[in-house]
Amino acid sequence: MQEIGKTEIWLRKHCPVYNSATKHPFILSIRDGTVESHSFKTWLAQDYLFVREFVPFVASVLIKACKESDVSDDVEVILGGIASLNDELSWFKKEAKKWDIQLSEVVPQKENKDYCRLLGGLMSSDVGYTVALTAFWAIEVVYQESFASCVEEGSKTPVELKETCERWGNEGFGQYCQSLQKMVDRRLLKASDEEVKKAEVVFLSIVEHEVEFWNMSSGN
Ligand SMILES: Cc1ncc(CN)c(N)n1
Repeated sequence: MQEIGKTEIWLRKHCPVYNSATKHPFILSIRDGTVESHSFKTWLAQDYLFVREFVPFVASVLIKACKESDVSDDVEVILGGIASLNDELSWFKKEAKKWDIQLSEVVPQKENKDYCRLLGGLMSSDVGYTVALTAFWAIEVVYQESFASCVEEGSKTPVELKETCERWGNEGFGQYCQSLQKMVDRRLLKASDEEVKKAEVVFLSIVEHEVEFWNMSSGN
């Protein structure tokens, strides 16, 4: 029988806070079709700014993988992630036009700035590959699980938001998150107790910042 990984243990242990991110009222309102257009527009505009800051963070994870990982697949998976972020930024610009949002005029809100500050700290060379990779996986998996729930059977997501939800809720993105999770688990198996603890703290912190990000979007 296959042993369960550390990440699965954390997901079970921190289930209440993880669920508060992936089943946040903002996501539930998309899923049941009651989302307010101003909330969606706030999220879209703020997330564009976030993703711009996310790119250098992922690049820093790639550099750490090149230096520290003994598995060449890791580099390929992360590089694939960076390539799709290029497409993602173009998508945000196209979507902003559709919703009449002037991206050049968007100012980051406090929750967004706080989250980006956390990313900035994780880019430091003092932060090891295992911890940075854990953060990367956590950031991606919260979006994957949240948006997947908006495209599953029974959801009443408005048709004009379907494409957004598919972007992170599609099967390919789900497989990509699973690859990241396996990479994290493999690293954690070889990590010191101190490193494992640090990675768990970072995992929790990411999930909490995701909750704040949704709160900001829905105006809570
Ligand atoms: C806040 C946030 N978290 C995660 C993702 C997915 N890359 C995102 N676009 N924005």
